Amino acid sequence: MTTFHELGLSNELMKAISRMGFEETTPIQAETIPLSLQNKDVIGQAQTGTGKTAAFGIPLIEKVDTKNEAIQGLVVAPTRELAIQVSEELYKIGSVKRVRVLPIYGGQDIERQIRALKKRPHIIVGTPGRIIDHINRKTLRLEQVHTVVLDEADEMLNMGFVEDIEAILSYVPTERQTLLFSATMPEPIRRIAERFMKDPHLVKVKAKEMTVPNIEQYYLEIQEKKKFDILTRLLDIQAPELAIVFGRTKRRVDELAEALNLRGYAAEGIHGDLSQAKRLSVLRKFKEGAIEILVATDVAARGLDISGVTHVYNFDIPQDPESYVHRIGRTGRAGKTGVAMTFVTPREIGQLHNIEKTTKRKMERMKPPTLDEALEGQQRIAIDKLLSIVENENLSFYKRAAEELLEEHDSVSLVAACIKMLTKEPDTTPVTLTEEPPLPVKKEKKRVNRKSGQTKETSRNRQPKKRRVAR
Ligand SMILES: Nc1ncnc2c1ncn2[C@@H]1O[C@H](COP(=O)(O)OP(=O)(O)OP(=O)(O)O)[C@@H](O)[C@H]1O
Ligand SMILES: [Mg+2]
Repeated sequence: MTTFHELGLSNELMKAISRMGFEETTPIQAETIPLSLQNKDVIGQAQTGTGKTAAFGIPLIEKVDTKNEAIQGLVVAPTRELAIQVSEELYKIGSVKRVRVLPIYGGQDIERQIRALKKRPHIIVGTPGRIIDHINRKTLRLEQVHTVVLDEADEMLNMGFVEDIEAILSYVPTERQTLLFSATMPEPIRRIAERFMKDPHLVKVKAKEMTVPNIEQYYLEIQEKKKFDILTRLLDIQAPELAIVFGRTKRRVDELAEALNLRGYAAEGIHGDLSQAKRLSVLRKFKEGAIEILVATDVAARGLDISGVTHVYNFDIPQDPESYVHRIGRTGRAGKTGVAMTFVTPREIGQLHNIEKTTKRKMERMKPPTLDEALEGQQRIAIDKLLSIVENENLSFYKRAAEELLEEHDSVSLVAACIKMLTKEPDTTPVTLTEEPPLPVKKEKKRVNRKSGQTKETSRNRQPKKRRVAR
């Protein structure tokens, strides 16, 4: 194990890192931070939730010269939520050194961003479209950028951002350092690396499996029509603290969220068609625990770091192995444990094997729980609640009433009534879900060049593409 101290970081960085509660480096940090500090180009691949953000963030912040008021670091991320999250982590790392970090992303008032850009940030974290908009408006000057990070580089490639990234990089000095990070690095990424990087060091954290070992992985073979009832039974039995349910399309996400609410679960959906304000508010409510189930398209699969996500349910099997890795990686982060359940219809079994082949990890088969098992699960939760009240709360006010009740009724009936009251009996309110045919397996996509001067980054004014439209 390496300590941060051994990396020879400045006191300001050491202080910030210790405030963040980090004691030892994670393996990807131990390997890539020294290389980055020597200005080497790095391709970093390590499992989900293993600290890749700080792996590029620490050297990036270390290399910022706060006396220079120009933008020195540029981080590009595929989604708005991720841009915000990464900028928050960089802000923390740079808090003692007083490094100014600014997120810029589509869906936020551009005038406000322009005003913020005038306050001389040292580091910009943005989504490709919005970065280009600002370059075109001449509100973003990148001539002094010495470090560019492409977080989730392979996803940006899938989303067809290659040309955008190429355009952005053409505004950054060529003698820059380029860092590329993701949990998955499919083959085409090498072509990008050749195009954009100088002798990159490939750092792959040695791991037998592509997924972290602390996520228990199960699959359930079920027919499409039965999926929803099985999902609610699993929720009743497993009682996740926070859960993410991934669906195939936006419509599916909307319908699932509504159906879960009908059955009494606190769920909300998130996908690319919602306004930016709505997306952020749903995510905030989820982080605060005001909603316990986030229903999402793959837009929430990458990079999001929400502590307390104990379960991930793939209501629809992911389109490809990479998506599986990222989706289930929303749990089991920073050494915590997690559970991932994947629903597979009989004709999708081949896809399941394909995922297992890529991740080099077998999922355990689980039998769909019965209604009785769901009821037992709910009962167990009720009993746990009851016992926790018995053990932890002051009941003196209620004891008198209890004694009086016991004079007239037998104790078993009384306790049974309490358990019944606390048990959320399985709800079979009918719900309707539209069948969603599987999406085609994704391939690298070429984007048509963005016309200069285009101002909005939304899926609507991009080239229509099946996968983008579906998210
Ligand atoms: N050295 C460390 N010690 C303890 N916690 C850490 C350390 N480094 C990072 N973390 C925490 O681990 C969590 C996961 O980190 P991060 O989001 O960077 O993972 P990631 O590797 O980028 O995952 P993904 O592939 O899903 O994007 C974060 O909450 C982060 O603050
Ligand atoms: Mg990440």
